[in-house]
Amino acid sequence: MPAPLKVAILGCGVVGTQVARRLTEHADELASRVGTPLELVGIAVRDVAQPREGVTGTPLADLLTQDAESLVAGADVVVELMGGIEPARSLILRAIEGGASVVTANKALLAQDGPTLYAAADAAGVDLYFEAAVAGAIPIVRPVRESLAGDQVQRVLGIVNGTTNYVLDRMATDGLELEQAVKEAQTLGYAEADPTADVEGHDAAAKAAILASLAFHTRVALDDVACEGISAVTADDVAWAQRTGHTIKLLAIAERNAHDGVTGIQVRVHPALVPSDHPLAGVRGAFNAVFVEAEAAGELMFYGRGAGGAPTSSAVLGDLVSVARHRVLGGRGPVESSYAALPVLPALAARTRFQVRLAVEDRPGVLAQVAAALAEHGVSIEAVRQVAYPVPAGDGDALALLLITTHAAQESALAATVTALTDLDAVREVVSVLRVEGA
Ligand SMILES: NC(=O)C1=CN([C@@H]2O[C@H](COP(=O)(O)OP(=O)(O)OC[C@H]3O[C@@H](n4cnc5c(N)ncnc54)[C@H](OP(=O)(O)O)[C@@H]3O)[C@@H](O)[C@H]2O)C=CC1
Ligand SMILES: N[C@@H](CC=O)C(=O)O
Repeated sequence: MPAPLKVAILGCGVVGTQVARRLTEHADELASRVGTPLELVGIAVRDVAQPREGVTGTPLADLLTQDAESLVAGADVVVELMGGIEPARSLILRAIEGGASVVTANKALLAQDGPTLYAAADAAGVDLYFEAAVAGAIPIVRPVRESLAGDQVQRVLGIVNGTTNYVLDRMATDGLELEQAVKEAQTLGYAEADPTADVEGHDAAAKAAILASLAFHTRVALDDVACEGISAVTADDVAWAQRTGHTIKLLAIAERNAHDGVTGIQVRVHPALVPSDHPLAGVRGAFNAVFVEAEAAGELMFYGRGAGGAPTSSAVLGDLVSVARHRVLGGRGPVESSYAALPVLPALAARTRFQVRLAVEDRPGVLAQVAAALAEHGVSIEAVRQVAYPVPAGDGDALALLLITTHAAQESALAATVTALTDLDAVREVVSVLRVEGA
């Protein structure tokens, strides 16, 4: 049997603890799958004295170190689970330059500086695996990166952030306020170190950039992703979604499109109304689901736990076994060294259906004015519903709520329409504008 492989883990938080625990508990099985033992040589943390559930008082505590650099220097495989950009980036590069294979769950780093890391791994002839960086336990990176490498992906659409899905679900089913639901998600280990990354859509945008780069063989950076989180989603929006047969979900969408005669890709993250009978509406709690549409394969759906220490450790350990096998048997995983030159199209060119809620004066002619404002910008109405609206105190005018669903319209046209509607005297308030997907 070949010599044991020295494994260094950087980070002993929600995910790192689970990986370290499973690596030691299942050492014999993993050794037989790899063809040699995986020897955990150290776990880097900021503070070795901090009490850690599942670590303190166990043999794992003896492996904790604050000297990440020395740990990386002696390792065959480095598993980066500290998160953030630095020192994760420098430590990964040092590991690669020293000939170690790397497994990481760090989507923020990959979305910001993936090509530098891919190029370094390619030059050093080592593996860089990152299944856990997108959608937790769900195998999605490998299918897109390898299984679909011979197909033409047209669209990737899904829920890729467990925290926001948990929060929206708790708001819809239990009437929780956003802040309270975010706190629960933090306690459950779903949220990022700074949960703003989840709530504002940045975590989903990073995952969308990674998936789009792999699916379309095109360099998509974080800044290429049009991103809107859920911080503006109100309890009222959630209740109205339910009344109209929808569920609000934070979606990540990457699609091949044509705009002004140019074929390229569009990548966006935003909350959207999904019909309640659509499979995505049934994705509850911190679960994720991703649909991939490819020319030959047709529609594929991937579903599972998208966040949390144990589910994520499954993806990390799967990668660890793969890169370890390569070190034992020879060979390497896929490299991301060459990209097609598909342009990333402007987000404002994307076409979506919208649901607009307007508080308007309840008198003849108002609907015609509203319809004219939409028509002026080329936005066509699919359906309108009018319901009574509570009259604000001290205001004698009767108000109505117009619920307008549009046919697919360009984002830029809708933005111009909203400005025009705001300027109409009869419109008291544009209460909300939400995209509609999956109908
Ligand atoms: N939580 C989840 O559900 C998922 C997380 N991920 C990703 O996995 C990674 C880890 O996430 P998670 O486990 O939740 O994060 P945590 O915040 O729970 O843990 C981070 C760990 O990294 C250590 N660390 C941070 N900075 C340093 C540093 N400069 N030097 C040494 N150690 C450091 C921390 O040390 P100390 O304990 O001493 O503070 C801590 O042990 C992130 O990239 C995250 O995006 C991916 C999928 C799901
Ligand atoms: N914070 C992330 C963790 C997994 O990637 C999420 O909630 O999805």
